[in-house]
Amino acid sequence: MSKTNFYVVTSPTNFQELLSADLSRVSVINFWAPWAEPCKQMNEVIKELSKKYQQILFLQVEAEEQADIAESFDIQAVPTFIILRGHDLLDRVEGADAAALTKSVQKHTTGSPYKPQSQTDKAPAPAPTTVPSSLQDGDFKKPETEAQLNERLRGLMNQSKVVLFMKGSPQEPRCGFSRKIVGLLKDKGVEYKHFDILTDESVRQGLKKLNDWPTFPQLIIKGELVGGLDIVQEMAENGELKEALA
Ligand SMILES: N[C@@H](CCC(=O)N[C@@H](CS)C(=O)NCC(=O)O)C(=O)O
Repeated sequence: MSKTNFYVVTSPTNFQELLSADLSRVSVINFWAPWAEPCKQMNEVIKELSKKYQQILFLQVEAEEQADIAESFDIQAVPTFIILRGHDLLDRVEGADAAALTKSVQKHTTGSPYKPQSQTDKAPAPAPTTVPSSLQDGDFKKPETEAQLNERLRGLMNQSKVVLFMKGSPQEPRCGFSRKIVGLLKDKGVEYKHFDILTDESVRQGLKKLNDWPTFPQLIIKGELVGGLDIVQEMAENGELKEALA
């Protein structure tokens, strides 16, 4: 019988041992969470890939249970896939993108020359120094200024009485903190609009600055930030959430 190439990682030591057993081998690390719907589909994709690509090591890492490992790869949401050769980073696929993951696995299995990509040189190729002619005649979209971004953010924060800036959606949260606040708001019967900050990096970074709050979720009531999960949990317990919503 062939040796297995599919493991559930149980600790950082176990992770290191599995990776170090053969440093020339390509590994696909699946950071997932049991409550995340997209992870369920992607776990099936991973199982299929592991059958097809016996030479690749597939490691299942439950992101919240193995927080140290997740942190070492700067995992911001689930699912996220890290592709390594030994300890060298080859690729990173964010979200339930089966096509991108399959393409990456194919790319790193075929006989292409081994080109390790270190954590520091993973930045995309630099943008061309000249603007392509197709973009020179007025259809070149100028980057948003900070003032324009802040105006857009204020618009988003005021789109409804209650707005939740979160990772993923209420139906498919992609971070445990976002999942918990969605549960809390549901329990309390709070109606709200949401914005998935993983879809817009300018909103993600801009809101941190505008609201002087470094993390998500961010709950906005009547256009003002009230806080993240911890604060909202506290407010729900001491009755302040009900007051703020009145
Ligand atoms: N204790 C925080 C936890 C939130 C948190 O740590 N969020 C992190 C991980 S989801 C975050 O948003 N990091 C910044 C980012 O991903 O841009 C709360 O009460 O909301």
